[in-house]
Amino acid sequence: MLSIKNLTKSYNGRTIFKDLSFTVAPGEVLTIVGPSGIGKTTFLNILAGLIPADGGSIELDGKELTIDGTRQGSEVGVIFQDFNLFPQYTVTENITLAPRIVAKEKKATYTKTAAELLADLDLTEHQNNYPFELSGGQKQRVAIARALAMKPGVLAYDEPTSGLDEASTERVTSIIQKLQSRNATQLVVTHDLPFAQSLNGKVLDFSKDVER
Ligand SMILES: Nc1ncnc2c1ncn2[C@@H]1O[C@H](COP(=O)(O)OP(=O)(O)OP(=O)(O)O)[C@@H](O)[C@H]1O
Repeated sequence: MLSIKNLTKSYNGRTIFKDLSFTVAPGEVLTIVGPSGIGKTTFLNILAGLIPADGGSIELDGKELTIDGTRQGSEVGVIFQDFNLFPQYTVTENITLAPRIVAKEKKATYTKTAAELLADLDLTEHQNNYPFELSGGQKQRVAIARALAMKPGVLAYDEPTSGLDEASTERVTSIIQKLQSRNATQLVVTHDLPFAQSLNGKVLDFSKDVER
């Protein structure tokens, strides 16, 4: 269970959100919507541990995660809009880098996990390709596989359908639904209302449900 309590953030004295509180249970997908500039990415960056919040707390499965913007752990897996893949590494290397270097897994372990993720996300035939050789939808799936390789407690997607065609969007929807059926805890930030509706989960509208 992800539990956000009274999270507050301002930039230069301007409050972006105040007392933001909600929970996301395993197997649940929370969709976060709202117009550009409302604070969705700011929230994701705080959740990812990349920037500090001013107050409040983030708890995952009863464990408090730091909100000072210096978190090193792999509790939260974020799939960024531009994917942030390492251009100099192949698909397999992108997926195995953090398990190898950060989690210090044994070769047999990370190799097996990567093979399973590649098969699961239909990427096996691209395992030796570099990011520049992939389509947007394929890069998106590599970013999801790379996040999943660290076995995060929460997966958060920033605008996962931006730049994707209809078929790739449907594919992202079915991946999110597959992970949902395996009890993942997922958050999806999106502008894409038909996509948000297709996810069929709770919706948090930053323009209505959030104090500032
Ligand atoms: N580092 C920063 N310093 C000052 N203001 C910032 C900073 N980062 C973001 N902002 C402001 O905070 C507000 C929220 O930005 P944020 O990027 O979180 O919005 P968003 O809802 O994700 O928008 P979009 O959908 O366009 O990505 C915006 O007004 C933005 O200009």
